[in-house]
Amino acid sequence: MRLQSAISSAAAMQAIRSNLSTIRKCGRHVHSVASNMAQSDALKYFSQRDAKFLLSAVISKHYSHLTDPEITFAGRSNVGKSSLINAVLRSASLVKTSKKPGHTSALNFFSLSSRAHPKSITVVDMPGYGFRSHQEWGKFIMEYLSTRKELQRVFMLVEAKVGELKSTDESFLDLVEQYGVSTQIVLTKIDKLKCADLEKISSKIIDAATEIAPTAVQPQAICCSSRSKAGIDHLQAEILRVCHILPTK
Ligand SMILES: Nc1nc2c(ncn2[C@@H]2O[C@H](COP(=O)(O)OP(=O)(O)OP(=O)(O)O)[C@@H](O)[C@H]2O)c(=O)[nH]1
Ligand SMILES: [Mg+2]
Repeated sequence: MRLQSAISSAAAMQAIRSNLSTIRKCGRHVHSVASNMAQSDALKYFSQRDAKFLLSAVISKHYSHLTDPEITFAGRSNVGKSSLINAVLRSASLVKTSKKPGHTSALNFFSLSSRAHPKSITVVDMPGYGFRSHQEWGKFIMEYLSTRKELQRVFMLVEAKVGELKSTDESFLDLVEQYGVSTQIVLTKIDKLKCADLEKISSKIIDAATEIAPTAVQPQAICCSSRSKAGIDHLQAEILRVCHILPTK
């Protein structure tokens, strides 16, 4: 369905220009490349968005009534999940962030809707793995990953500067492969890194992740910075695609 045009085309063109410049600077293949049209539609959706906190869940009964298409942000503690959700939702503080690892301890559900489209999306912030014990983190999250029918994709965050998968990332990839959950790697905090290094790191991490989870992992990483906002438009377009608000490529 076409989105209604309610924002100026100048703003859309500006977004496309900034996207093209990010691609030129940081290497085309590291991004999930959205067509210019998809990105301008995504910009319209997000510029008219409404984002709300829904609930914190510690058992599945808390979220089972939510039926919109859902995406989830996962990753080690402190990798930047909550900050990235704020950047995607264009919110300064809807999701609580912290310098201290282990800040998010439940599954936090947010609703994303837009005046530009009738469909809403549920966005989930997952507690970080690698801080609390696997057992403490594990049971509830495993139940979520293995049973959540609404889940369209997990965005698995890896801090770009770390440059490799840690053992907790590998365990998480084992889980998504086992449960058949479509998963896309997102390299975070790319403002801390030189662009030339980013291409190498991205290929290395995608290769390692694909080896562990060949059917679950998408072949392209998305590179983002919540601080500089680089790559956020790509991630937004991808979210709309996996939730069937924009056509898939
Ligand atoms: N330089 C830089 N710092 C970032 C970026 N994103 C997040 N941070 C910082 O990283 C720290 C952790 O961010 P959070 O978003 O709370 O991380 P989290 O993954 O949600 O952490 P937990 O909830 O503890 O698992 C905070 O100090 C943020 O300011 C980024 O893009 N660039
Ligand atoms: Mg958090």
